[in-house]
Amino acid sequence: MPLIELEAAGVTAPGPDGDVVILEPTTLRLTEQRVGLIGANGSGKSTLVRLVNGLVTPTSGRVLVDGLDVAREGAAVRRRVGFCFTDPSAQLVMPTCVEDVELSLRRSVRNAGERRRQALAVLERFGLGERATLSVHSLSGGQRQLLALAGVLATEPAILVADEPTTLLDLANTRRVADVLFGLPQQLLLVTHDLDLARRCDRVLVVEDARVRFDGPADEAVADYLSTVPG
Ligand SMILES: Nc1ncnc2c1ncn2[C@@H]1O[C@H](COP(=O)(O)OP(=O)(O)OP(=O)(O)O)[C@@H](O)[C@H]1O
Repeated sequence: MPLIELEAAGVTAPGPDGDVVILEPTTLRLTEQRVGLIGANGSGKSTLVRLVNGLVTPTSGRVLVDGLDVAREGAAVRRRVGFCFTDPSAQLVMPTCVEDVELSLRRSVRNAGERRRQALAVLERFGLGERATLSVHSLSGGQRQLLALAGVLATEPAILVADEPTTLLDLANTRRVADVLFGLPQQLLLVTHDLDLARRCDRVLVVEDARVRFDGPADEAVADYLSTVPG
């Protein structure tokens, strides 16, 4: 598995009364295949995973992916780290499904015919083969999330960061997307409010008030998180 390292990586942002701490300096070595992040809204989960592909830059410390410093070698890191957002509309920009996957492949596959062949193969793998030439807007929410995933995974990143990828989905689509995520050979960093999904991870971080309050096996992490929820 790839190695993700946070070395006292912290994030602050300017606020009206001075800097606000968004993530306390955090040190982690993530080598497990499936790492889950759970915790309350606004606790800092998205910020932590965004450090891994450079969407957020640490204001102190550093973040390394396979030894590459995210702040200094961003392009190389982003080739290794795919990112999947909660709302697939954020990353679907082309008119048709196949063109969207082709867009992801534009750098890695120069020949247009070969690019189309590979894009169609990826869509097939995600159960979207028959919709290849349809408009992205004709897809259901679940299909759109699968298409977004297909686009990210087409370039075969070593790590997939998925920030609440099932939050907008119904039960059937949650299962479909989860089956794809948990069937991947890649390392998965999964932010989720779905505790069933968290339980399927090899290691789970519980984030609270801008810091990791628990880090360990999934069942213990879920129990820890539940102990913090009133009622
Ligand atoms: N650039 C920024 N400037 C100021 N505040 C920020 C910035 N980025 C994030 N925050 C704040 O930091 C906190 C942590 O945000 P973050 O998105 O990491 O939380 P989260 O745990 O992913 O939440 P959710 O479960 O709601 O998605 C939130 O209160 C958020 O509003």
